[in-house]
Amino acid sequence: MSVNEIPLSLSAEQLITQVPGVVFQFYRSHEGHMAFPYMEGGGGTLAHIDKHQLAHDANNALEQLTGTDYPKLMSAIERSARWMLPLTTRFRLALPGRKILWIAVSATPEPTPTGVRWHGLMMDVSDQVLEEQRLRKLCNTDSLTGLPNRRRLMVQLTNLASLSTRHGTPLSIMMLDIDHFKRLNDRWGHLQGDDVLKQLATLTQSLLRTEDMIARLGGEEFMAILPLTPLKQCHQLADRLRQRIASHDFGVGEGQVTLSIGVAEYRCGEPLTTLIERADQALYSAKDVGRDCVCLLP
Ligand SMILES: Nc1nc2c(ncn2[C@@H]2O[C@H](COP(=O)(O)OP(=O)(O)OP(=O)(O)O)[C@@H](O)[C@H]2O)c(=O)[nH]1
Repeated sequence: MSVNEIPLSLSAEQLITQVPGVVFQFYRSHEGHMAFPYMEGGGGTLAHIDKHQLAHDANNALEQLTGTDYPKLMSAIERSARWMLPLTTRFRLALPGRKILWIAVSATPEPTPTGVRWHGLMMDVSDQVLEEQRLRKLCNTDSLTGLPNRRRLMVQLTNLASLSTRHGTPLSIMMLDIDHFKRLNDRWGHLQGDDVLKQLATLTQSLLRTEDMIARLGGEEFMAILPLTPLKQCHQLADRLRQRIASHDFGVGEGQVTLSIGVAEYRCGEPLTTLIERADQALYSAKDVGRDCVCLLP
């Protein structure tokens, strides 16, 4: 028997109930009234949904969407309706029992005399979204310390620098480097060195504000970004941090782990490389004058 001759065992209606997604028709009138005249499939996904209600009125149900999902979905619908472009977006659907599903929507618009009608499919993509989130976190995190890495830090610094330029608010950074870390590794071993890095990450993070960010740039070098903080305040904070580290016992004896820190303040509109270069130079000065201290350049 050729493939063409294999008989269809299901009608289209039966087939839709087996599809791993919800096949729907969505309608929005020119006045903004919304409804799902047709909704089928998706296995158990629709079990708790009142299809009858949605067939008449979907406005209320859509307004219940989580967080910013409602305005995001509405603007996707608006864009699709205005330009007759395919509607593709994602939103979160809260199920009874606090479980949240990520739903991906893909639909084609069609103008009608009274509004726009879409024909489309909604799929549960929760597993994919969780995997994307896991990979994104992996890309942005230093695996040893769990701190943000250089890539994540640069994104944050770019955003904060543009806010600082726009609003004229202060922004400072600290470049931190452990002193004689090679000596520590040589004496106590690499594993103990790793443990010092991890403890240092936890301790410094606990000493900063939640809106600050500290990242591991690599090796024994870290950088902190302090929004809304002028240089003088950043210098004081850096010195408090330095003292706290110097008096902490990391398991290798008190005073055995010290930090040299260079601080710099963002100058409105300057390239970030220039800001980082200034903090780096300040860090070199701190190393030059004997380590375990904080320096800034004039
Ligand atoms: N344990 C451990 N050591 C690391 C890691 N990354 C880099 N290092 C070590 O850090 C040391 C850095 O040495 P140097 O660059 O000479 O700096 P230092 O000994 O701290 O000297 P100063 O910075 O001048 O005070 C090297 O021995 C690296 O092997 C890491 O992830 N774990």
